[in-house]
Amino acid sequence: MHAQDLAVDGVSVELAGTRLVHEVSLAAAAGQVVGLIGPNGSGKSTLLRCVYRVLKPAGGVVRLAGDDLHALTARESARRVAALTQEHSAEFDFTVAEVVAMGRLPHRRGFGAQVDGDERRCAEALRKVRAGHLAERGFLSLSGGEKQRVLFARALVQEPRLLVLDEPTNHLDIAHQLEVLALAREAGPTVLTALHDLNLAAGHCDLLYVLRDGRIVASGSPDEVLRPALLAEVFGVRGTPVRHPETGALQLLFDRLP
Ligand SMILES: Nc1ncnc2c1ncn2[C@@H]1O[C@H](COP(=O)(O)OP(=O)(O)OP(=O)(O)O)[C@@H](O)[C@H]1O
Repeated sequence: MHAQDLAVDGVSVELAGTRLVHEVSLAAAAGQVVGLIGPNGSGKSTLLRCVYRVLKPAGGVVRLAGDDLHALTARESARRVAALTQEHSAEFDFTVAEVVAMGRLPHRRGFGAQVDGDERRCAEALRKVRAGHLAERGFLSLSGGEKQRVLFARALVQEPRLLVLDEPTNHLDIAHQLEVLALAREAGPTVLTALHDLNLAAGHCDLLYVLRDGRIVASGSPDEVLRPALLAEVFGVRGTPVRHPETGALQLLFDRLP
């Protein structure tokens, strides 16, 4: 078993005087892919925004390899944590190649000095997300799914220790949905990802945490967590677990509750 790498310890998050996340604790070992699931409005994005430092915890601490993430400088944290989020700033008037190259900035020494191999890393990441052909396009001219893939490439070239993904499959067609989490795992960082698609969560996560009303209500392996009783209680659906006929992997069939 790996040592614990990410430790969210009793974290509460408040916005405009309202507590949205209540004393959440979760842990991920180095290189594990950990999924955060829960219905709309359960606090997934709010918790992730706290982990990638857009929000400060009102209580508790987020540690990565023992260090309090909120005590690091912005540069130190950008060297260790990359995030793919739903909040793309609208003013990305850059080419795709330039947007990906931004992921290397935290690793540069001094003004503008490129680290050896930066260009190669960026080209390789674009190829991995099958966006090599888009390198010279303006970022703003891309489709939703193309943007998402380019921003994922930028997160990969950051070579973070922790990769935080908020609905990384948003906008992606089925092939790219299946690919993005596999690429995240292959890249090797510890991954914390919010997911709506419970079959993707079942297929790609080592460990799942279930949020409801800002609190963790269940955690464990996908097989332990994705049981009919929990699916009915937390998600309000009838979920029938079946096995993939070839791989034996867990798949869920969904119906409305009777
Ligand atoms: N700035 C804010 N002020 C007050 N409440 C907020 C604010 N931002 C989010 N919320 C509320 O906090 C709750 C949690 O929102 P959050 O976006 O974290 O949920 P989520 O689990 O990511 O949801 P979804 O699955 O719909 O993306 C929601 O009820 C939301 O309306």
